Amino acid sequence: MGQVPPNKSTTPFPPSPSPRPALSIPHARPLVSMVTGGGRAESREAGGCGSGSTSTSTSIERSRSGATYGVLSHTMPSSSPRSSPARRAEPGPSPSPTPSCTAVALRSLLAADLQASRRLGVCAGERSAWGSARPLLRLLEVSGHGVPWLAGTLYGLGRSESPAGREVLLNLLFALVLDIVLVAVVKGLVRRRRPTYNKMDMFVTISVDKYSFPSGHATRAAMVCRFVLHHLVLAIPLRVLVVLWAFIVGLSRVMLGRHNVTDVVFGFIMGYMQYSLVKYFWLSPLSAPTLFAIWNQ
Ligand SMILES: CC(C)=CCC/C(C)=C/CC/C(C)=C/COP(=O)(O)O
Repeated sequence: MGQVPPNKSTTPFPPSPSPRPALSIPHARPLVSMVTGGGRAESREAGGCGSGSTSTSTSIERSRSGATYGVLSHTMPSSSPRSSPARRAEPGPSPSPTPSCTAVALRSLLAADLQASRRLGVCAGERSAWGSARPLLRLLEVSGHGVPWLAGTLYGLGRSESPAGREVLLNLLFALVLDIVLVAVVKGLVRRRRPTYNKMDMFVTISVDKYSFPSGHATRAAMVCRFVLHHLVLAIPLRVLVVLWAFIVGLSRVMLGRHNVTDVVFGFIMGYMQYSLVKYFWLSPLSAPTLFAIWNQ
């Protein structure tokens, strides 16, 4: 029944396997809590997020394949065997500390995230509900990938004959490299696993790409979108297309089962802010004369 691979991460994201079901319901499937490091997500407090006479548990239910897809909540009266003196006297692990309201809210958000992501992952496999659209979404995946963007920018730089064009392309190159570095750093720190139903058949990945938070496609799409809108003079329909492209690239990450919704939402925010960084450190013949001198040789 639903064994989940062990979780080594110390981050709040990946749920860990519970050594025993959180609830003892006959015929119930195993329940795995959102608490980092395993155990129950349980709140026992007077006022605040819990209540004095009851204990509230929030648990994520896992399917046989190990994928998290549901949330169960239950309320137990204080007279339940678990809180009886005899039970308390038993030797065993010390009770987990009372989680704060923020922790409970975060857990609920993550549970909703997992559930929504699973529902939206309609192209996660060939045999998924919208499996026939998978090739199209994989094309979108390539359109937001780092390799074509880096290759295209380098090619443009090599061909560009106008100083203004070169300046914009050099900054785009800087933006793309900055994006890869920042995403790798955050992925390496957070180490959130990709959804269990994701097929690792992605176009060119680097080591940290086994992690999913944030979506590198979403950061790149948002950053490039802002960059293009600021530096290219485009007719309104084209500007709308650029924004749509960025949005669809992000959505397609969830539909392909590559990411959870929060990976993409955070990716969009991070990409948006990355462009602000690029604008702040804009490379120009004035701010980086040596770089431009080398390039112009
Ligand atoms: C020069 C150099 C280090 C190029 C690396 C380009 C590269 C392989 C970027 C990674 C792109 C990628 C697979 C990002 C993952 O996107 P997610 O949306 O799945 O996070």
